[in-house]
Amino acid sequence: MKYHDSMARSAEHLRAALPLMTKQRAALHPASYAVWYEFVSGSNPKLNQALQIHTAGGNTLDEAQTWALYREHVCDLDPALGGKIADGFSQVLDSMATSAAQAGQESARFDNSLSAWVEQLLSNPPAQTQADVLQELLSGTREIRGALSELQQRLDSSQGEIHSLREEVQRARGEALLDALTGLANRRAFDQHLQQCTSNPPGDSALAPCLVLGDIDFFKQVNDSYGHAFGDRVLRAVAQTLKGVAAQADKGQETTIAARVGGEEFAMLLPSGNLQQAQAMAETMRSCVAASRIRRGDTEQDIRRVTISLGVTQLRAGECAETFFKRADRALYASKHTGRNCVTVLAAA
Ligand SMILES: Nc1nc2c(ncn2[C@@H]2O[C@H](COP(=O)(O)OP(=O)(O)OP(=O)(O)O)[C@@H](O)[C@H]2O)c(=O)[nH]1
Repeated sequence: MKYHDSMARSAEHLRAALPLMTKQRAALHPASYAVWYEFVSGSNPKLNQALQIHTAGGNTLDEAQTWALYREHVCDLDPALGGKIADGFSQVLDSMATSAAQAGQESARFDNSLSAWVEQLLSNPPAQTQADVLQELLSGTREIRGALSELQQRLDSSQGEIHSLREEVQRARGEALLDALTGLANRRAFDQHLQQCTSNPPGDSALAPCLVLGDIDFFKQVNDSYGHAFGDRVLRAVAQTLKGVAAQADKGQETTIAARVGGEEFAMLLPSGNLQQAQAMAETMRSCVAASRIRRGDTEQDIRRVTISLGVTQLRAGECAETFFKRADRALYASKHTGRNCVTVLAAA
């Protein structure tokens, strides 16, 4: 996110953000400031929507949620660029370390030559003065050698640091594409996969990508009746079911992308499948969710049932990601209108 606000406007946003942060008992660190600054500035509608959901009913935003919002909606870390920078650093250090090692070898060679030279001169007394000078040169060279070996050690430890930095960037790259609540791919990751598979579909249109969209039925009632925290538990349970169904259909190949694409909306993207297979997955998903029982407390009476409506479609030849997604959404809403807890298929042709 780039900030183009004037000083006066930024100060105004900050004045508006601070009382909210205090009320929320928000941690005082730059990521937290950025989240709340963008919230009050109204410049990031997706962030505002997500933040309002998290804080609905007087809930406060915890540290993990703040970081998740920051990563998903504020931070502009381009994962490819982050990786490139880390790799670049590492290459530079590798080459510097090699150069330093070479310089160390050179200096050792030079040191050896000088030693031999001094020995020769010392065996010849009239050359005593020259030998003194050479002795000095020798000790100077040894100092250089010491300094170089220190440099080498420092470079070695920097290489270790760069290595952990690279791992950190890789971890951040992974997290930036995950939904913090459910651990599924998030909307950003899903959009990337959708773009990828629609821009490069297989030649055989019968094997074109298929999309299943699902939306939990009457989820607002779940939140309203049992609270947001229980709603979150339901979302996690549905996500687990989705993961299981995708893994089973894939036979462990992990080709199906299971994602949370909105508040209570989920997706399964089959990069290359067929419509019958996608429909069967949607049906399994529907029946597994309907059969599941989510406990509110420790007792058997405290159980809540949820259902999910689903829409399925397949990519048409030459179609863009947006139109493909919209058709799956239409199929999903057809399921909502026909009574929910069902699957609607909108074929490509
Ligand atoms: N607990 C929780 N609730 C969320 C989250 N994201 C969105 N919601 C809630 O999901 C609910 C969605 O409600 P609606 O869009 O009205 O849909 P619905 O009640 O499921 O009704 P239908 O979709 O028509 O069956 C809203 O109450 C949101 O606050 C979240 O991360 N956690």
